[in-house]
Amino acid sequence: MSVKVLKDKVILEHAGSSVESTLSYRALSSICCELTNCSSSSVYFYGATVTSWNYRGKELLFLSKKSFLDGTKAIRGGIPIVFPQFAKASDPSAETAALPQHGIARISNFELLEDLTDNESVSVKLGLGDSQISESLRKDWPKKFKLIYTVTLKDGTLKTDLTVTNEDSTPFDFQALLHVYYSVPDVSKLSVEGLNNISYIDKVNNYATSIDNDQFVKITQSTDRIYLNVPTEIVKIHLSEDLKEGFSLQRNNLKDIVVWNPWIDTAKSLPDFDDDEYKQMVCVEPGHVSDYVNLKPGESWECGQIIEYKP
Ligand SMILES: O=P(O)(O)OC[C@H]1O[C@H](O)[C@H](O)[C@@H](O)[C@@H]1O
Repeated sequence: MSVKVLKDKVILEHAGSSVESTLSYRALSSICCELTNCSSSSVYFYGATVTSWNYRGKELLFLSKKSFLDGTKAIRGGIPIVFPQFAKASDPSAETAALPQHGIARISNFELLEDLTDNESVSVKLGLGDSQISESLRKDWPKKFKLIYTVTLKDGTLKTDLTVTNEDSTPFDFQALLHVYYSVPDVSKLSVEGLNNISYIDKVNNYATSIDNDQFVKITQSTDRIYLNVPTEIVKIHLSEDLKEGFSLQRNNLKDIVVWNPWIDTAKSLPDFDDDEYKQMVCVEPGHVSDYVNLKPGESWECGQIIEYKP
């Protein structure tokens, strides 16, 4: 178990030997994990974005080959953090209305606070406060806040936890979401289980509210849905039609779930996404986005997710 601190990221290693190179980290990590049966994960300081979760040589998170990784644009893939606004605020009078799409966290540099490793897991804690964000973002959302983000890697499990603290003298409103991009061998074989009979806002159908009773959500076209107040304890993402390989998602205090795949036309319009990559990914994003959390001065709010991989 180890935590390696590089210039732009931290690398978590769950058993096995360590990986030194930054440039070809994903390729080297994959070989290394295959040889040693280990898991590894890397977390950029930029956005505290987890960009890789490698399980015994298999990469489980999608990262676009066209993603910017130089801090000039949010990372396209992995797990960007959305805070304090999901998408653009629809209400122009919202406190977060001036912020760019998906807010501040994914485009700000976090700092490493500590690494915590025990016999079973390896973990890092990163922090972001208002004094660390750019002048213009501070102008757009002039609140004093602290985010603490903890990424924990165990064998077959990735856990990410976010704590938001209001360090201001007045209450503020926010939304939060963990924008997970799963790597998928073939999106046409994918299904998401646990979202049937739950109302969703269909962003590709004029934000109409819909409901499906199919046991599995299949991705066959541009998909952008906000499932509201999802009661399901464990949401499953099946990677194959025999339902053997996949992920189980458990949420803490994140009531909504967004399911997104840009499909071909949107993929073509995104400068940091390759035209065909929509076939290799799906986003299943637990969040609190259908309304705002109102946080009083001095108070903290916690949320998180545990993703378990079943080979
Ligand atoms: O392109 P981005 O700003 O990273 O957003 C990517 C996507 O994020 C979420 O899944 C939203 O529901 C989508 O509407 C959005 O297109």
